Amino acid sequence: MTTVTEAPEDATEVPEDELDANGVRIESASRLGVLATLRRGVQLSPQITDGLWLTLALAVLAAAGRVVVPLTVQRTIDDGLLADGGPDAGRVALLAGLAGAALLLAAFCAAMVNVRLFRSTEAGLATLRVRAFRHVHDLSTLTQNTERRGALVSRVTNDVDTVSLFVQWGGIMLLVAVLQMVVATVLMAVYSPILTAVVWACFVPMFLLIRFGQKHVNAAYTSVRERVGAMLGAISESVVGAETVRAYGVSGRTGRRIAAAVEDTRRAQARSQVLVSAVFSSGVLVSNLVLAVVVVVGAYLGVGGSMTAGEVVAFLFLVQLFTGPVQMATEILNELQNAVAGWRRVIAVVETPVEVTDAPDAAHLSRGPAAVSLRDVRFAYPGGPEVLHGISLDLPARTKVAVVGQTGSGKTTIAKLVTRLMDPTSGAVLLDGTDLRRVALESLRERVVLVPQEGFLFDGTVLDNAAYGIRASDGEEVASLEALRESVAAAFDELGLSDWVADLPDGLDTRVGQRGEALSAGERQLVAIARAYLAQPDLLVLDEATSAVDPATEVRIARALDSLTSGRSTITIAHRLSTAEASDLVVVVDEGHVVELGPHEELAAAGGIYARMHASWVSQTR
Ligand SMILES: Nc1ncnc2c1ncn2[C@@H]1O[C@H](COP(=O)(O)OP(=O)(O)OP(=O)(O)O)[C@@H](O)[C@H]1O
Repeated sequence: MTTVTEAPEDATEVPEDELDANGVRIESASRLGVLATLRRGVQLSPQITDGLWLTLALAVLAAAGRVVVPLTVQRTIDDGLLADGGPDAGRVALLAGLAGAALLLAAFCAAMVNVRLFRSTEAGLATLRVRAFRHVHDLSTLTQNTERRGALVSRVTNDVDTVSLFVQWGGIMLLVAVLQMVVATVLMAVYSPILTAVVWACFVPMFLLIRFGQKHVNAAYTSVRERVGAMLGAISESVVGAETVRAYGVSGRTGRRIAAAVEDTRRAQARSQVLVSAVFSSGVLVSNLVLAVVVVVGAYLGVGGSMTAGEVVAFLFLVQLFTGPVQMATEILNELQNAVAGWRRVIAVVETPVEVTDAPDAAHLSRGPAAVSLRDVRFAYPGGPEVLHGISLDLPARTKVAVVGQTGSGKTTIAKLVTRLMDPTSGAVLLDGTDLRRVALESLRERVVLVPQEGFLFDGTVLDNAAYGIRASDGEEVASLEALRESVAAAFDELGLSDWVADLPDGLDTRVGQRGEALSAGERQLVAIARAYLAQPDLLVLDEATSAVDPATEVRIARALDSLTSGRSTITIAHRLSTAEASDLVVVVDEGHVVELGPHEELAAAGGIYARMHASWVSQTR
């Protein structure tokens, strides 16, 4: 039996800095300030600012168009209807035409602003979504399962949506609203400083009232979002687990749980709508009160001779132009808060450093037999204890290696390190003598392929799924559909699976359903094996499937695996000792240590852990 070089006794607690170096988690939100968040947000979605100046100019024109109306109304009344020599019909018609044209122009500009904002925002946010998803794919946290995948998906979809609401109209409207209020105030002051002071005196409490109400509305909306999340969670869980629900006859209980979640959501929605109506109505009430006060004070001033009739009417229009944006601005401020929160969550994803990256001097390794070595490899999952305690191994090229050990001993972790889905906390994994961290990822993925226990199948055909294994190498055009079909058919043939394919309802074009659910577990493995075969790797890392399959499929899988592994370096995480028996070298892992290493016969005769495992397996199965 070969003696295993063991690193010094393990330290179960991993130093903090090492953990940081290896186990970066995605923060729940970035800690940037509001302005920095907006700046970074625009940087990540540069299209948002495309043609912004023109959009802004159009928005200003739209606001100006609205301001023209009160001015023309005042002139119409004072110089047209109440003209010294009696009503001047020509002048009234001219001014009315002018007001109409201004309104049309304003409407056109407002529509253009909407279209332009919609286009640039959608383009910008699409860039952000794509970027965030790409980034998520590169994060080894996915491999380490430290982040809930559903939550990540929500960050790149829902959170981006909260941003889009604000960016689409909020930002510019806020500016236009403020502008409209300033211009309205100036014009009102020109007509009557006293009335303007009255309006402002009423406006300040109105603003405070709306702001106060909106805070409650916000809290109500947050609670609605939480309830909706809980409701969707309960529903999707019961749909995914429908079989278990039926099998255990708990559909009544599950139904009651969902009904309660739905009722909770309904109540929260109703509560928020009551609040929204109250805030909205009080806003309308206060602005009507302001109008009434203006009418009374205006009439008094008019009688006193300090304001003309036209000025009083124009003033009333201006008050509406003034109070409208107050309500809008408070709403937009809320959306700004939501958008910043959404942006922070997306930025946190995008800024999570990718740990497994190409080194600047990364090398392309030449193809050929692949030898693997582990040098004092230690590993801890983020925030967890060390699970591999200084493993050193030399696995010669073209050897079939079986890694065996109790559940939780660290076998899969070794497989993830050898395929560089993650990097060791300390120590090194070498491929043909080169540290994996110095190997270009492209070259590594070409040479090393991991076949997980449950090969993931995408919704598509058997052909599509197997063809995932085919890569277009540098400069080479992606193979034509016909060539692709031929290669895939040849692969199934060489793996001895063409009769299986022929028996499928549509042969290679049989649809596998979501996650391959239209196929049996064994059939999914066959497709995964064909996919790995098409990738033609030098080193195969196989996590042996544990699910039981029918004897005919079992034979097919064994035959296909034989063809797949023949002439290749293979590391198999063996859950069946028959695999260990058939391999050249057995590695026994126990609690994160390699405790035995050698050919099956030697270890079986050595009287150690492996011998005991083997004896107990033999007594159960033979
Ligand atoms: N994503 C993870 N986050 C935290 N700890 C993990 C994670 N994955 C595995 N571990 C821990 O690491 C240790 C080794 O796990 P690993 O999956 O490598 O064992 P294994 O030997 O492959 O087990 P099995 O035979 O059941 O697949 C276990 O203690 C496990 O709890």
